[in-house]
Amino acid sequence: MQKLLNHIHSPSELRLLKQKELSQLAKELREFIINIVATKEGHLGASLGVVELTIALHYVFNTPEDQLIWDVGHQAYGHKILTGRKDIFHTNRQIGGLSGFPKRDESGYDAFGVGHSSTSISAALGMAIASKLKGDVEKQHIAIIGDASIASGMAFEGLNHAGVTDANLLVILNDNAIGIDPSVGALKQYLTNVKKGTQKQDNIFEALNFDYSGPIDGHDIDLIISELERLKTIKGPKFLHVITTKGKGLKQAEEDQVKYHAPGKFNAQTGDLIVKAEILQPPKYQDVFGHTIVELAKENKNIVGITPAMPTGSSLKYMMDTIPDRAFDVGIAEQHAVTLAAGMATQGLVPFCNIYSTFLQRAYDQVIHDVVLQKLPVIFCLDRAGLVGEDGATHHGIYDMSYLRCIPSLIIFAPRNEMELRNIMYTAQLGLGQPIAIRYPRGRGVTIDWRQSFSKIEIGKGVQLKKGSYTAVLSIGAMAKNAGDAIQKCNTPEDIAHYDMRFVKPLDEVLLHDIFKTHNTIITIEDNAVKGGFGSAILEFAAVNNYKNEINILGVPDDFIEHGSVNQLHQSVGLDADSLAHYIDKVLQ
Ligand SMILES: Cc1ncc(C[n+]2csc(CCOP(=O)(O)OP(=O)(O)O)c2C)c(N)n1
Ligand SMILES: CC(=O)[C@@H](O)[C@H](O)COP(=O)(O)O
Ligand SMILES: [Mg+2]
Repeated sequence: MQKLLNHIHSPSELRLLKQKELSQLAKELREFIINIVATKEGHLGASLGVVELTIALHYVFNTPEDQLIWDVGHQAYGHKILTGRKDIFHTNRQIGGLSGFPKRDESGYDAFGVGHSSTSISAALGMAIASKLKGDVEKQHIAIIGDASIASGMAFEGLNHAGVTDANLLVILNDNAIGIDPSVGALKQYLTNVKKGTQKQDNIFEALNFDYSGPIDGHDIDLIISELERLKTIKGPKFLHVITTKGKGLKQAEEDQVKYHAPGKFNAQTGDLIVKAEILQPPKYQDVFGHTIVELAKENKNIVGITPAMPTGSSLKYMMDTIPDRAFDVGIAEQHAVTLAAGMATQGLVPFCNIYSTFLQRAYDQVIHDVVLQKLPVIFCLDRAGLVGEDGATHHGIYDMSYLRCIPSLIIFAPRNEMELRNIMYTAQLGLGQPIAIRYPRGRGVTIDWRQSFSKIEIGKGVQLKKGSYTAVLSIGAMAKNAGDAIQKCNTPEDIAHYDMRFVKPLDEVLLHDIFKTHNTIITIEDNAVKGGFGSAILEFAAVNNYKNEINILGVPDDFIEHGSVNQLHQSVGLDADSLAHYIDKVLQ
């Protein structure tokens, strides 16, 4: 029974509780999170780990006037539940429901929109400086950041600036010694030494002019409250180091923190994962990448693999397990990952730099300045391209074709299936003399028997998948499946040709001339933003070559797309097979 939680609809109601009741509230809040995430899915371990911290923060500070900025925001479920969203929390990450991350237009308690990591210190500092300029001396500004996120360059930039201000800023480091995968790097070692009491050098945060306290037990609610009360009275930049256990309160989540970061469905009573019946399915693109790089790296000793903090998600973990000296998890450091790859390429190594499409946005300048401008043959593998589903607007990989296409001499390829991914990886490591970006989606491909022998792909060559006389459908990447299914559903499939253009850059101009000369209408299909992507490339080709064919561009509309399952989102933007068939039929009328 949720006897306390049931009566809390806002932090002001929470503040009416006696302090001795808060441990009971923590127990209820944990149960509530577990019960909902067990069936609705989402991020689990991080929120379970900060239950006491969340309650203490809202108990001590005057939220929403005082501003809490949760870094990444995947740990903010307790915050959402305590700030008026308990009754709709079951809609978390579902289409039309709550976002999985704090969002300014969802609640006044969400001081800053998040999703990508390491922004909290800069945002909180910005707010603190603004308060000072406005003469608001009472307002508190609190960034809560994890041990993996604070190791990112952007967090250091924020600390570096904050340390020379007198801004009223509190940075709380929630140190659970893990990100999604185990935290890495020298800072992690430093934090471990601080915890063990074996740290010999100066305190890094004190050296940066922060008033440092801790480490304290982040599950001791009374201790956190008394420390926050004390810090509230101190002006200037402060740093509180809190030690927590990711997954706290659910045995399996504490024991297998990687799996229970976002475990999918599980039994809320036992904590056991709900394992789906084994059926033969096509593999995930991620696993095709992970197994293929191992296969190639065994033959080609120059191959190295790089991931910024996503070894499990990207499946680079397979290479880290089998060839550890050539596979690098560099932490949440996308900019570093790209320039590290560039440096390795100057020395003749063959770097596969695997970054989620959405997170490569962080390293745009490094792609241009450090890699492409110098023609360094880095092989970018852009995972999670397209609409990713329940993570929503912050995580969709729908801009890469637009933001990469304008960079001179960068090859851009999108595989339509597993073999195409394998073959382009094989082709790239043979040596292209220039960089390439390979973009593929989250989740399963289309081919069960995918481990076929390698063959070389000719750069800049598209393929015809189906003949047709009137309309040519040009798809790119995994959208070939939706496009092909759509054509089969159309009233007159025989009128429709289907081409997989494969390369967004360089375009197969020979094939395009043929297509434009032999078809009246052209329809392009992509799971990138409709502005500036593959379809735009085709429009440019037509304009430059003075073709007057009717051209219809289908892609993700010029709007931010929220969360939902990938299928639901494809339906909502007209990229599922039924909507595409309906569209093509109308064009053919
Ligand atoms: C720029 C960026 N890169 C990668 C990610 C993916 N990501 C989300 S949470 C996370 C780990 C965060 O670890 P930590 O900060 O320690 O928080 P914890 O999950 O342990 O609470 C990562 C790598 C991201 N959200 N943003
Ligand atoms: C919060 C965050 O950024 C990650 O946990 C992200 O949700 C991972 O996405 P995948 O599940 O696609 O690996
Ligand atoms: Mg952590």
